[in-house]
Amino acid sequence: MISTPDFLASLNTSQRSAVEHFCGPLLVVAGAGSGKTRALTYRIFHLINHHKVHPENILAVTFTNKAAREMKERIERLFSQKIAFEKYQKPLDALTSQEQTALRSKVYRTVIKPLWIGTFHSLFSRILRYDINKYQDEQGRTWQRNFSIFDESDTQSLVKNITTKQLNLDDKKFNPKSVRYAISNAKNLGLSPQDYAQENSNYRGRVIADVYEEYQNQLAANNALDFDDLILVPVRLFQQNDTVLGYWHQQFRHILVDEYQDTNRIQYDLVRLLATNGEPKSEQWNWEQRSVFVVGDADQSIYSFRMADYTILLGFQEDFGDNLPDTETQTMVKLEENYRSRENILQAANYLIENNTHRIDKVLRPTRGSGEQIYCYRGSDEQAEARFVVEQIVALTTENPELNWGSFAILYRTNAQSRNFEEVLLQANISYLIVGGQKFYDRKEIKDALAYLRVIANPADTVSLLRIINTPRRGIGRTTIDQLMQAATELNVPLWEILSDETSVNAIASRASKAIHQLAKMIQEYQLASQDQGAAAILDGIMEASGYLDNLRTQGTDEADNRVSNVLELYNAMTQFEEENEDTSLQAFLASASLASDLDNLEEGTGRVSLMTLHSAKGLEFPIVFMVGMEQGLFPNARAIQDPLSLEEERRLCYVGITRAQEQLFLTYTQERRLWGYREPAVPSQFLAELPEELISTNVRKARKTRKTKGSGTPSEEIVWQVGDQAVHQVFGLGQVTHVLGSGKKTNLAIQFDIGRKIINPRVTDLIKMD
Ligand SMILES: Nc1ncnc2c1ncn2[C@@H]1O[C@H](COP(=O)(O)OP(=O)(O)OP(=O)(O)O)[C@@H](O)[C@H]1O
Ligand SMILES: [Mg+2]
Repeated sequence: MISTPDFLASLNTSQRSAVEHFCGPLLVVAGAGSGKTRALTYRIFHLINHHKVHPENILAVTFTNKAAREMKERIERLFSQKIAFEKYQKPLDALTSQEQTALRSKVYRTVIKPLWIGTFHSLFSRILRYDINKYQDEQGRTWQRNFSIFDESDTQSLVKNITTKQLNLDDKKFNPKSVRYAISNAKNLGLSPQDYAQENSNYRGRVIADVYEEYQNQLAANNALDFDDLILVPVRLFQQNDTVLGYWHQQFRHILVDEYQDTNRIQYDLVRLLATNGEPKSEQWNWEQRSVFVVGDADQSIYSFRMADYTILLGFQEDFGDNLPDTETQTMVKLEENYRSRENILQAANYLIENNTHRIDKVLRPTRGSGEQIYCYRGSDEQAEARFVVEQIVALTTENPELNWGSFAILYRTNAQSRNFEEVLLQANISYLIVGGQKFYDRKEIKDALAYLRVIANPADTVSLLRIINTPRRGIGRTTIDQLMQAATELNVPLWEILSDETSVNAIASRASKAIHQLAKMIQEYQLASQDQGAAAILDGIMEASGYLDNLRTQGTDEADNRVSNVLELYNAMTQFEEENEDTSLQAFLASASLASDLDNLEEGTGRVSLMTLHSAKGLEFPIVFMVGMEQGLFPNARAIQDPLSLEEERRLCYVGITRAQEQLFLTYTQERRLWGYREPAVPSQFLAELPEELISTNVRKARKTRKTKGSGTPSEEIVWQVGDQAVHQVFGLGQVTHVLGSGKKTNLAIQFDIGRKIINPRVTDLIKMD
C-alpha cells in the first residue's frame, strides 16, 4: 500500500511554519530566492487541502499575469498528484494518459477555476464587473457593468484631444504625455480633480486639474475606465457602500499578496478594506477563519516611479498585528536560506546591498556550492559587448548539453539596449524572446478586432466606434463622421445613439447613409448574438461579416497575410480563454486582453534566449544571466548619480538582477558607447567596484568559435505538420495538432496539450513528431 506523500516535505521548517499558519496576519520577509513565492503557492494548496477552505474564498495577488498562470499550474499539479495517490495509489505519472487528462481537467475545473489569482488590476476589474453600477464619483458620474478598459494609447489620445483641440493649450507647455502622467500620479495618490486643484494651486496645476476633470467626463461618456481606475474605483466604492464591501469581505477569507514591497498606497487600502471590512483599528477585527498573508523583500522594491512604497511592508505588523487578542501569535516569519543561486553569486549580491543605508539587515545563507567566479568583461564598444555575450551563449550550450537557449537571460537597464543583441543573435541564428517588446495586443489588426468587440459589448465606447466606423473602407468619409460626432456632442449622447437611429442618419449623412445603416444593423445583430454565444464565435462572425478579413486577404502582401494569422491567433487565444475561465463572456475576455501586460508574451518562451529590462526580471530565475551595460550614467542612470535615494533604488535593481542567476553571472561594460547619437568614453558602473574582488574574474576564457546550432532530434523546421499529428513538447508533453495557422515560413501550430491549448512556433520550439 503506497501512502500519500507529505506534500510539504519539500519545504524547510520556516517555510513550513508560514504555510501552516492558518488565521490572522502573517508577513514573510526574506531575501531573493529564499522560496517566498513557493511558500505562498503551497499555502494556497494547504488552505484548500488541509483546512478545507473553498477555492472561491481565496484571493491571491501576483505581480504579473504570467506569475498568476504559473501559480495556478503549480497548484493544479499538487492537487492532481494528491488525487492520483488517493484514488489510484500511484503517482500521477504512472497513470495512463487518458486517466491523467481526465483527472487534471477535473482538478482544473473544480479547484483552479474558482480561485481568485491574478494581478491587482485583473482581480479588481472582475469585481467591478459585478458592482460598478453601484458606484458614483464625486461629480455624480456613473458607469455600467459592460465598461471598456482604455489602454495607454486610448487614454493618450483622449488627453491629447482635450489639451490641443478642446482647450487649445500649447503642446510644448502642456505636453499631452506629461499631462497624462500627472493625471495617473494623481489617481495613484487617490486624488480627484478637485483634490488635485487644491494641492496644486499654481497656473499649471489648475490647468492640469481642468484637463483631468474633462478627461473623467470623457471616460464616463465612453463608459470606460483607465488602468488606475481599476484600483481607485474599487477603493472608493468600498468606502461608499458598506453592503458591497461587506459582500466581498465575506467572500475573501484568505488574502495573499506576493511582492508586497512593490504595493502602493491605494493597493494597500484595498487589501486593508477587504481584510478588515473597513472597521477602524480596534479589537473588533475578527480573525476567525480569516487571514492576510503577504510576502516580500524590501531590498527588491524597484517601482517607486509607480508610487510603490516599501514602508508599507515595513509597517505590516503594526498595521495588522499589534491588537491581536493573543500576543503570542506569530505575525512574521523570516526565511534565511537561498535555494536559487550559487554561493559566489549570492555573496556578491549580499555584499552589494549592504551599501544601502535604508534597509533592515537580514541573513541569506547559501545552500548551493560556490560555483564559478563572476565574469566581468569589458568590450571596446556596444557591438563588441553583444558579440561577446552571444559567443559565450554558443560556447556554453556547446559544452553543456543540459543548457539550451532558454537557459540564458540578457538583462539591461533600458529597452533601447536590446537592438545590438538582437542583431548578433539573428546573425548567429539563435532564437530569442524580447520580454516586454511590442505587445501582441498593440498590433493594429488586433486593436481593430478588439474595437469591433468593444463596440458590441459597450456601444457607448465612442473611441472604439470611431476606430472601426470606416475600417475596412465602407465609404463613410471624414466629413460625415465629423457631422455625426458633432450631433452626438451637441445632444450629449454617445455616437452610437445617432448612428443606430435611421432617421437621424438619413438627415445627417446623405450619400453614406446606406453604409451606416448596414454597419449599425450588423453591430446590433452581434450584440444580440453575444447574449448566448461565446466571445470567440462573435469574433469569428464579425471579422467575416464586416469584410475585415476579406479586405486583408485580397491585398495578397506578406504583411496582410501576417495580419490575417494574427487575427486567427486572437481567435485561438479566445478559445483558450474560454477553456480556462469560468466567465467566458465577451466583457470578461476584453478585460483580460486589455490587461495582458507587456510581460506576458502570447508566444511560448521556452528554448529561446530571454531579453528584458532588469525591472521585468523580478521574480524570475535563469541558469545563466548576463547583466549588460554596467556603466555610470546607464546603470546607475544619470539622474540617480545625483540623488542618494534614487541611487539606492538603482542598487536594489542591481541586487534583483544579480539574484536572478542560478549557476553563472556575467557582467559586461564597454570602453566607449554611442549614447544619444554621440560616441562617448564609458565609465564602469560604481556597482562593479562595490563587489568583492575575490569573487570576480576578468579573465574570461576565450569562447570557442563554433557554428553549431543547438536543437535536439530532427530540426522542427523540416517537418511538415498536419492537423491530427501527435507532437511532444519539452515542457507540455504529448499533444495533438488541432490547427495549422498561416503558411510557409509563418506557420504556427495550435496544439492541444493536457494543460490546455497552446500556439507554438515550430521553427523555434523543439517539437518531436510522433509516428
Ligand atoms: N525548500 C526548498 N527546497 C528546495 N528548493 C526550494 C525550496 N524553496 C524554494 N526553492 C526553489 O528556490 C528557487 C527560488 O524560490 P522562489 O522563486 O519561491 O523564491 P523567492 O523568495 O520568491 O524569490 P524572489 O525574491 O526572487 O521572488 C525556486 O527554484 C524554488 O523552486
Ligand atoms: Mg518570488
